[in-house]
Amino acid sequence: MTLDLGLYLVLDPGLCRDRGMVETARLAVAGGATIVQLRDKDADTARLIEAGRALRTALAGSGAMLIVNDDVEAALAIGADGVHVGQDDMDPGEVRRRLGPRALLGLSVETVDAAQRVDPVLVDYAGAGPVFATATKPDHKPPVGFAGLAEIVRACPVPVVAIGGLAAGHADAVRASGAMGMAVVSAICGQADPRAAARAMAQAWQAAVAAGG
Ligand SMILES: Cc1ncc(COP(=O)(O)OP(=O)(O)O)c(N)n1
Ligand SMILES: Cc1ncsc1CCOP(=O)(O)O
Ligand SMILES: [Mg+2]
Repeated sequence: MTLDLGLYLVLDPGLCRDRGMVETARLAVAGGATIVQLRDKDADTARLIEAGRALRTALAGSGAMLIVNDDVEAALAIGADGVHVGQDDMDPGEVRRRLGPRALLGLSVETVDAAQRVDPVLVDYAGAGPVFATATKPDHKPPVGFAGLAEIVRACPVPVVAIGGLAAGHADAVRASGAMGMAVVSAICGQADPRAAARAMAQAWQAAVAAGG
Protein backbone atom coordinates (compact mmCIF):
# COMPACT_ATOMS: atom_id res chain seq x y z
CA MET A 1 0.00 0.00 0.00
CA THR A 2 1.35 3.45 -0.89
CA LEU A 3 1.80 5.96 1.90
CA ASP A 4 -0.69 8.82 1.43
CA LEU A 5 -0.23 11.44 4.16
CA GLY A 6 -2.84 13.79 2.62
CA LEU A 7 -5.35 13.88 5.48
CA TYR A 8 -4.06 12.22 8.62
CA LEU A 9 -6.56 11.92 11.47
CA VAL A 10 -5.09 11.66 14.98
CA LEU A 11 -7.78 10.37 17.33
CA ASP A 12 -8.41 11.71 20.82
CA PRO A 13 -11.05 9.81 22.82
CA GLY A 14 -11.87 12.84 24.96
CA LEU A 15 -12.57 15.06 21.96
CA CYS A 16 -14.54 12.30 20.18
CA ARG A 17 -16.87 12.27 23.19
CA ASP A 18 -20.02 10.12 22.87
CA ARG A 19 -19.48 9.41 19.19
CA GLY A 20 -16.36 7.46 20.08
CA MET A 21 -13.12 6.89 18.21
CA VAL A 22 -14.35 4.10 15.92
CA GLU A 23 -17.35 6.00 14.55
CA THR A 24 -15.34 9.22 14.26
CA ALA A 25 -12.65 7.39 12.30
CA ARG A 26 -15.22 5.67 10.07
CA LEU A 27 -16.88 8.99 9.22
CA ALA A 28 -13.56 10.77 8.69
CA VAL A 29 -12.34 8.08 6.31
CA ALA A 30 -15.67 8.24 4.44
CA GLY A 31 -14.95 11.97 4.09
CA GLY A 32 -11.42 11.46 2.76
CA ALA A 33 -9.01 10.82 5.64
CA THR A 34 -6.18 8.63 4.36
CA ILE A 35 -4.57 7.64 7.68
CA VAL A 36 -5.95 7.17 11.18
CA GLN A 37 -3.73 7.26 14.26
CA LEU A 38 -4.97 5.65 17.47
CA ARG A 39 -3.78 8.08 20.15
CA ASP A 40 -5.11 7.57 23.67
CA LYS A 41 -2.59 8.91 26.17
CA ASP A 42 -4.47 7.43 29.15
CA ALA A 43 -4.88 3.90 27.85
CA ASP A 44 -2.66 0.97 28.79
CA THR A 45 -1.58 -1.56 26.18
CA ALA A 46 -4.59 -3.86 26.77
CA ARG A 47 -7.05 -1.01 26.22
CA LEU A 48 -5.17 0.21 23.15
CA ILE A 49 -5.32 -3.29 21.70
CA GLU A 50 -9.07 -3.49 22.26
CA ALA A 51 -9.65 -0.07 20.69
CA GLY A 52 -7.22 -0.78 17.87
CA ARG A 53 -8.85 -4.07 16.93
CA ALA A 54 -12.24 -2.38 16.75
CA LEU A 55 -10.73 0.37 14.57
CA ARG A 56 -9.03 -2.15 12.33
CA THR A 57 -12.32 -3.97 11.77
CA ALA A 58 -14.17 -0.71 11.09
CA LEU A 59 -11.56 0.48 8.58
CA ALA A 60 -11.08 -2.85 6.78
CA GLY A 61 -11.42 -2.39 3.04
CA SER A 62 -11.50 1.42 3.28
CA GLY A 63 -7.94 1.87 2.04
CA ALA A 64 -7.06 4.00 5.08
CA MET A 65 -4.00 3.04 7.10
CA LEU A 66 -4.05 2.51 10.86
CA ILE A 67 -1.12 3.80 12.93
CA VAL A 68 -0.74 3.39 16.70
CA ASN A 69 0.74 6.18 18.80
CA ASP A 70 3.63 5.37 21.15
CA ASP A 71 2.97 1.64 21.75
CA VAL A 72 4.78 -0.92 19.58
CA GLU A 73 3.39 -3.96 21.39
CA ALA A 74 -0.17 -2.74 20.87
CA ALA A 75 0.52 -2.04 17.18
CA LEU A 76 1.83 -5.58 16.69
CA ALA A 77 -1.13 -7.16 18.52
CA ILE A 78 -3.61 -5.07 16.53
CA GLY A 79 -1.93 -5.84 13.22
CA ALA A 80 -1.76 -2.10 12.56
CA ASP A 81 0.04 -0.62 9.56
CA GLY A 82 2.55 1.15 11.76
CA VAL A 83 3.59 3.15 14.81
CA HIS A 84 4.20 6.85 15.49
CA VAL A 85 6.75 7.87 18.12
CA GLY A 86 8.10 11.19 19.33
CA GLN A 87 11.63 12.35 20.14
CA ASP A 88 11.09 11.52 23.82
CA ASP A 89 9.56 8.08 23.17
CA MET A 90 11.39 4.92 22.11
CA ASP A 91 14.52 5.12 19.94
CA PRO A 92 13.54 4.69 16.25
CA GLY A 93 16.16 1.95 15.80
CA GLU A 94 14.61 -0.04 18.64
CA VAL A 95 11.09 0.57 17.29
CA ARG A 96 12.15 -0.66 13.85
CA ARG A 97 13.81 -3.75 15.35
CA ARG A 98 10.61 -4.67 17.21
CA LEU A 99 8.25 -3.75 14.37
CA GLY A 100 10.09 -5.55 11.61
CA PRO A 101 10.90 -4.15 8.17
CA ARG A 102 7.41 -3.84 6.68
CA ALA A 103 5.39 -1.72 9.12
CA LEU A 104 5.45 2.07 8.86
CA LEU A 105 7.39 4.14 11.37
CA GLY A 106 6.52 7.79 11.89
CA LEU A 107 8.67 10.13 13.98
CA SER A 108 7.83 13.59 15.35
CA VAL A 109 10.27 16.37 14.48
CA GLU A 110 9.99 19.80 16.05
CA THR A 111 13.26 21.36 14.85
CA VAL A 112 15.55 21.48 11.81
CA ASP A 113 18.20 19.72 13.85
CA ALA A 114 15.86 16.81 14.61
CA ALA A 115 14.83 16.68 10.94
CA GLN A 116 18.48 16.40 9.86
CA ARG A 117 18.97 13.48 12.25
CA VAL A 118 16.07 11.42 10.79
CA ASP A 119 17.39 8.13 9.42
CA PRO A 120 15.42 7.32 6.25
CA VAL A 121 16.45 3.68 6.55
CA LEU A 122 14.43 3.43 9.76
CA VAL A 123 11.75 6.11 9.46
CA ASP A 124 9.03 6.33 6.78
CA TYR A 125 7.57 9.77 7.50
CA ALA A 126 7.92 12.68 9.92
CA GLY A 127 5.18 14.55 11.78
CA ALA A 128 6.38 18.17 11.90
CA GLY A 129 5.16 20.88 14.21
CA PRO A 130 3.31 22.08 15.97
CA VAL A 131 2.68 24.62 13.24
CA PHE A 132 0.47 26.56 15.68
CA ALA A 133 -0.03 26.35 19.43
CA THR A 134 -2.81 23.92 20.25
CA ALA A 135 -4.76 22.98 23.35
CA THR A 136 -4.97 19.40 22.12
CA LYS A 137 -1.37 18.72 23.19
CA PRO A 138 -0.64 20.85 26.26
CA ASP A 139 3.01 19.66 26.40
CA HIS A 140 3.80 20.63 22.81
CA LYS A 141 7.11 22.19 21.78
CA PRO A 142 7.26 25.83 20.52
CA PRO A 143 5.19 26.41 17.36
CA VAL A 144 7.23 26.55 14.14
CA GLY A 145 4.81 28.48 11.87
CA PHE A 146 4.80 27.95 8.11
CA ALA A 147 8.33 29.30 7.64
CA GLY A 148 9.68 26.89 10.25
CA LEU A 149 7.69 24.05 8.71
CA ALA A 150 9.27 24.75 5.31
CA GLU A 151 12.76 24.66 6.86
CA ILE A 152 12.00 21.33 8.53
CA VAL A 153 10.67 19.90 5.25
CA ARG A 154 13.85 21.00 3.44
CA ALA A 155 16.05 19.39 6.09
CA CYS A 156 14.07 16.15 6.37
CA PRO A 157 14.99 13.11 4.28
CA VAL A 158 11.51 11.55 4.50
CA PRO A 159 8.01 12.86 3.62
CA VAL A 160 6.55 15.25 6.18
CA VAL A 161 3.00 15.61 7.48
CA ALA A 162 2.31 18.93 9.24
CA ILE A 163 0.49 18.98 12.58
CA GLY A 164 -0.74 21.45 15.19
CA GLY A 165 -3.69 23.83 15.00
CA LEU A 166 -4.43 23.07 11.36
CA ALA A 167 -7.75 23.54 9.54
CA ALA A 168 -8.94 23.36 5.93
CA GLY A 169 -8.00 26.98 5.32
CA HIS A 170 -4.32 26.16 5.90
CA ALA A 171 -4.04 23.65 3.05
CA ASP A 172 -2.38 26.04 0.56
CA ALA A 173 0.23 27.23 3.06
CA VAL A 174 0.99 23.69 4.25
CA ARG A 175 1.37 22.49 0.67
CA ALA A 176 3.57 25.49 -0.19
CA SER A 177 5.89 24.43 2.66
CA GLY A 178 6.54 21.18 0.83
CA ALA A 179 4.69 18.99 3.33
CA MET A 180 2.82 15.99 1.97
CA GLY A 181 -0.26 16.30 4.14
CA MET A 182 -2.06 17.69 7.16
CA ALA A 183 -2.51 15.85 10.46
CA VAL A 184 -5.39 17.01 12.63
CA VAL A 185 -7.20 16.16 15.83
CA SER A 186 -9.73 18.85 16.77
CA ALA A 187 -10.58 19.87 13.21
CA ILE A 188 -12.33 16.49 12.92
CA CYS A 189 -12.75 14.88 16.38
CA GLY A 190 -15.74 16.34 18.18
CA GLN A 191 -16.97 18.28 15.16
CA ALA A 192 -20.74 18.08 14.69
CA ASP A 193 -20.20 16.31 11.36
CA PRO A 194 -16.77 14.63 11.17
CA ARG A 195 -17.43 13.35 7.65
CA ALA A 196 -18.18 16.85 6.34
CA ALA A 197 -15.19 18.25 8.24
CA ALA A 198 -12.90 15.61 6.74
CA ARG A 199 -14.36 16.15 3.27
CA ALA A 200 -13.73 19.90 3.47
CA MET A 201 -10.14 19.29 4.54
CA ALA A 202 -9.50 16.57 1.95
CA GLN A 203 -10.92 18.73 -0.82
CA ALA A 204 -8.88 21.74 0.30
CA TRP A 205 -5.76 19.58 0.33
CA GLN A 206 -6.44 18.10 -3.12
CA ALA A 207 -7.08 21.59 -4.50
CA ALA A 208 -3.82 22.83 -2.98
CA VAL A 209 -1.92 19.91 -4.53
CA ALA A 210 -3.58 20.51 -7.91
CA ALA A 211 -2.78 24.23 -7.79
CA GLY A 212 0.81 23.84 -6.61
CA GLY A 213 1.85 20.67 -8.44
C1 LIG B 1 1.48 12.70 12.89
C2 LIG B 1 1.92 13.02 14.25
N1 LIG B 1 2.87 13.95 14.44
C3 LIG B 1 3.28 14.26 15.67
C4 LIG B 1 2.76 13.60 16.77
C5 LIG B 1 3.23 13.90 18.18
O1 LIG B 1 3.93 12.79 18.71
P1 LIG B 1 4.69 12.95 20.13
O2 LIG B 1 5.62 14.09 20.00
O3 LIG B 1 5.25 11.65 20.50
O4 LIG B 1 3.53 13.32 21.12
P2 LIG B 1 2.29 12.42 21.55
O5 LIG B 1 1.34 12.36 20.38
O6 LIG B 1 2.77 11.05 21.89
O7 LIG B 1 1.68 13.13 22.71
C6 LIG B 1 1.78 12.63 16.54
N2 LIG B 1 1.21 11.93 17.55
N3 LIG B 1 1.38 12.34 15.29
C1 LIG C 1 -0.48 15.26 18.66
C2 LIG C 1 0.11 16.58 18.36
N1 LIG C 1 1.44 16.71 18.13
C3 LIG C 1 1.81 17.96 17.88
S1 LIG C 1 0.51 19.03 17.92
C4 LIG C 1 -0.56 17.75 18.26
C5 LIG C 1 -2.02 17.95 18.46
C6 LIG C 1 -2.71 18.52 17.25
O1 LIG C 1 -4.07 18.69 17.54
P1 LIG C 1 -4.96 19.77 16.80
O2 LIG C 1 -5.10 19.34 15.39
O3 LIG C 1 -6.28 19.69 17.54
O4 LIG C 1 -4.29 21.10 16.97
MG1 LIG D 1 4.61 10.08 21.55
